[in-house]
Amino acid sequence: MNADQVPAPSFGARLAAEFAAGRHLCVGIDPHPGLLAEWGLPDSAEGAERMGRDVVAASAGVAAALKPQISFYERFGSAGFAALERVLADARAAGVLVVGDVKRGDIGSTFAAYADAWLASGSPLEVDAMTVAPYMGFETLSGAFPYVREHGKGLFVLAATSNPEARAVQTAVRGDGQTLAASMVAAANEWNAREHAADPVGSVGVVLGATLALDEFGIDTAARVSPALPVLAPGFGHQGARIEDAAEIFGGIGHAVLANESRSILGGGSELLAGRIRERATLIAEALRA
Ligand SMILES: O=c1ccn([C@@H]2O[C@H](COP(=O)(O)O)[C@@H](O)[C@H]2O)c(=O)[nH]1
Repeated sequence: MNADQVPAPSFGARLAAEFAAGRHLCVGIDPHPGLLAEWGLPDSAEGAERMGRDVVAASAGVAAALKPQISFYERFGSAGFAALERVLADARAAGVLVVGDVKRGDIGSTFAAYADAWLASGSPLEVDAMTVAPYMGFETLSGAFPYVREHGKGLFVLAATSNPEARAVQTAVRGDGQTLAASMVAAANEWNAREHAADPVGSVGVVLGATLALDEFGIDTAARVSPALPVLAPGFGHQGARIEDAAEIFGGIGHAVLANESRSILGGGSELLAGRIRERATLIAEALRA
């Protein structure tokens, strides 16, 4: 960066602005074949693009973020990626934060290439934040850290995921007595405190399923940290957690929650989309305000 260039606001600062405006909803873009059929769209890259672009248009100014699930575009190969690129371009133009649900993880040098693909400025697949799988070691994620530190990007590290199969792995206890899930929360908090101490909200967050009893994963929701830990919370709606219960589920860390719903918003056809987004956005805002 040249001396006269203004540094990009951090991802955490951009999230904090969304929260301050009362926006906590993250709308999932998951073009399942069944949902495409309900919308009268073909199960093709074109259908997935139409759904994605309609979700962007209906979410701007209402939702805090969008979360495209990459697998539903990847299944169409290069046509799917081209479709996704146009969805992402719409989101950038609309100014909505995008969390790419890509769940990438690998040895450090390979992971760095994933970070280039999803976080580099001007990349066709550029998003604001990506989900990452840290189970090859938290430090394997370091190829993404320059994007987070200097270019306003964010990460959501899988810690305690919403699927029932996760429990056996993520509640496993390490030599230092921490569960694997809690160790990812601690690593994210340490990174934020070390690198972005002045921000109200960190740029490295965690994925915590809304379907879980978080204390059973060794996660203390009463612990106040600075910067606040951003939490991407899937599991509301179709998976059973109620968005109205968000404050109870997340306790003291609820003020930095991005509550995701995908199928429960997208189901029933495109006519219901805008109303469902507004309804869920209001419910989560009220739940967390209370
Ligand atoms: O722990 C996790 C991590 C990611 N997901 C993803 O979120 C959405 C949830 O979709 P719903 O239709 O609201 O159930 C989906 O893309 C998952 O892959 C998750 O569910 N749990």
